[in-house]
Amino acid sequence: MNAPNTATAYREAGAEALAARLRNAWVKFGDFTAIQDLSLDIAEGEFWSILGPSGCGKSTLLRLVSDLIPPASGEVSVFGKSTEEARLAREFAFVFQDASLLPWRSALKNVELPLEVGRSRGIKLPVSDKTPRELLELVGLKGREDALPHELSGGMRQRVAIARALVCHPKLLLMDEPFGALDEMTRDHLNLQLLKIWEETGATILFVTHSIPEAVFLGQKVLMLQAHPGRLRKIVEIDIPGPRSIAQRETPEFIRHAAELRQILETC
Ligand SMILES: Nc1ncnc2c1ncn2[C@@H]1O[C@H](COP(=O)(O)OP(=O)(O)OP(=O)(O)O)[C@@H](O)[C@H]1O
Repeated sequence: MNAPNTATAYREAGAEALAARLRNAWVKFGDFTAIQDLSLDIAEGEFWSILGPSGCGKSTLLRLVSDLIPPASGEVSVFGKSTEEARLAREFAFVFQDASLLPWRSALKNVELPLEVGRSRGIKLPVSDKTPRELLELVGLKGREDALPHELSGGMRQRVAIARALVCHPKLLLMDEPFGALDEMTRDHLNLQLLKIWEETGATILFVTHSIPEAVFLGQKVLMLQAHPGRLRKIVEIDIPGPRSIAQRETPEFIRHAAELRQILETC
């Protein structure tokens, strides 16, 4: 059987494999406990929002999964591999709040950068079945390939960063408040585009946000962490059918979910 290639297909196939698995994971910085005894099963193709008060360990969790920091104890695996093996195999990619583009390279040249770096180091990388140009089109930037970062808006720069993250065909996309600095209209637009990208690529997405509406709108599940020390508060399943539209934010289900999350956050 061919591998399923959309998020829907992954769900239909029952996806036994886990994109990320944590078992009793702890993260410590010296004596300080940033994450306490966290166990999670994140299935392939799922979209998880991550929500919680400042300092509860949201970014630390992404850094743990992406092999930037080791667990003090417990286990973390990504697609059944160690986080280091998954990193070397380019199983995941990161998108941060700041697009971090190279200012002297065009949008297209920024998207091509990971491929160039791989080639120059003689590393055989997984490659998206879309060309860098097609990825820019996927994020709505057709016609802006030659623009330099300073000629693009903040939202456009973030879209270039997303296209760059997709160029090595990551199976897992780790997004740390990627739209946090954008105005509400741009954020809505990028939320819709991200859901389309998720459907088209079949990637698993872990998406950190401070916004309750964004968490509900995007996530199939919302991982709620609480602080001091950072630990699991609750996993909330969002039973709003897809494909999602901005209009669904007015529906009773959406409002009910948002109210539930707000109530939990107030006691985190
Ligand atoms: N390298 C580090 N050294 C020491 N403490 C750290 C380090 N990185 C994070 N921390 C601490 O770990 C805790 C969790 O940090 P983290 O950045 O994961 O929180 P967060 O939930 O992402 O916060 P925010 O919502 O404000 O971005 C914080 O108290 C932070 O100060």
